[in-house]
Amino acid sequence: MTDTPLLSVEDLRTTFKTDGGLLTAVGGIDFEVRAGETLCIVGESGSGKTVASESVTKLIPSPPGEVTGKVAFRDMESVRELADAYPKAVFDVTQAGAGAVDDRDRPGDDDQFVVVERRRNGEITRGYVDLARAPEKALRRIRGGDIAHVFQNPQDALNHCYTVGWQIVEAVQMHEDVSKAEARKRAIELLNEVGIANPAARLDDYPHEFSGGQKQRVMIAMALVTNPDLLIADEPTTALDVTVQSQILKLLGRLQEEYGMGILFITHDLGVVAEIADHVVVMYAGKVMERGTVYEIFEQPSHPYTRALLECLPGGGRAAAGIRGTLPDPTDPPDGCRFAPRCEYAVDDCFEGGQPEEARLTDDHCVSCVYYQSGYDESAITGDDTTPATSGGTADD
Ligand SMILES: Nc1ncnc2c1ncn2[C@@H]1O[C@H](COP(=O)(O)OP(=O)(O)OP(=O)(O)O)[C@@H](O)[C@H]1O
Ligand code: NI
Repeated sequence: MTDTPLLSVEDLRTTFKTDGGLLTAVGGIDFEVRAGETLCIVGESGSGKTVASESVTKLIPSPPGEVTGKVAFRDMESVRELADAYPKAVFDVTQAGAGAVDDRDRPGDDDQFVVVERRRNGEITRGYVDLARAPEKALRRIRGGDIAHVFQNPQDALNHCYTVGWQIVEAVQMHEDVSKAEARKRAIELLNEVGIANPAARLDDYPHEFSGGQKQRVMIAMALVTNPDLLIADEPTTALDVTVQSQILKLLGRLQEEYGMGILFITHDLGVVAEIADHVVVMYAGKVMERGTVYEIFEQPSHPYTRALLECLPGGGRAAAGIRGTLPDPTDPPDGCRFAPRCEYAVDDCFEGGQPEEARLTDDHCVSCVYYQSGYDESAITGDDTTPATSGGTADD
């Protein structure tokens, strides 16, 4: 099973206790990130993208937040390291005779968050860390190591009182047991790698002496310090002008090729999605509306919400007007499809019975919309008379 994703998230649900009641920011979603590939989560402001991405490593303040579900991170270095550090938290499927490690159900006790398969000699061959169950201390190791985050606003993440060099050197020394001089050398290499000109001289500059794009490059350099397997980037280019944005996206693409990392990329901008995504999850009001490869999402958009988002792109016909209406109140979401109240195709069935089960259009392409279930005709939405191949008829499952 070389095809196992680096990260697979199942039924991720994140709620917040608020004065207005229980707010469901992420309402039970699934997604996967493969090594060396980029998954984009796209959707309007407030749809839960940031909360979803921060729930992966539980960067959610708790209380008032609560994260549930399964977040399987399959980086073997992390699995081995945490199995060593937390022997009591290891669930060994081989010993328990519980079958293969990829079984969907969650074996073990609640506090067993490292699931492994071993050879007879004890060597761990496969496994995962369930980040949703891992204690904060273990999560801190993961966050500072094999999973790195890059945020929208480098101002918030960089300390303006220290030089950029000091901050990178500090990060290097936290991760590796090296001398100051070696850490400085590594900092220069990293700045060079992310395209900062004359890096040796820039090391002694303070963050305010860097432009917005350069600051984001510095943040990416800091994320690379630990040589992460997964990079989580939340709108890292939104604050930048288009040319700089495009340079940063290219940089991420190049670094991904070089380091083979998986990238979880959050954006509200389909233009950005087109530039960097391999796979796309379209999210709305805490639920997944549609998922597919970047080609499928752009060439065969199937959910009315995806189609509306695409029409909002420049030249898409809806650019100025946007999608009518606003997101539902996350403390009191609609009963059926989350998008139904704003959907021009909505029928009675769309307003009851929860978010529709995902119908599978191809191996990768799934859509959560009543029109793709049996008894409905999706050509009302896609405008094609030729019914697209609904392989395996999973809409009826
Ligand atoms: N700490 C918190 N406490 C209460 N509610 C929160 C908290 N953090 C986020 N939310 C709520 O969760 C919902 C999803 O927010 P989130 O920031 O994930 O949206 P988003 O898709 O990232 O939007 P944007 O594109 O504007 O960044 C919103 O209704 C938001 O108000
Ligand atoms: Ni956000």
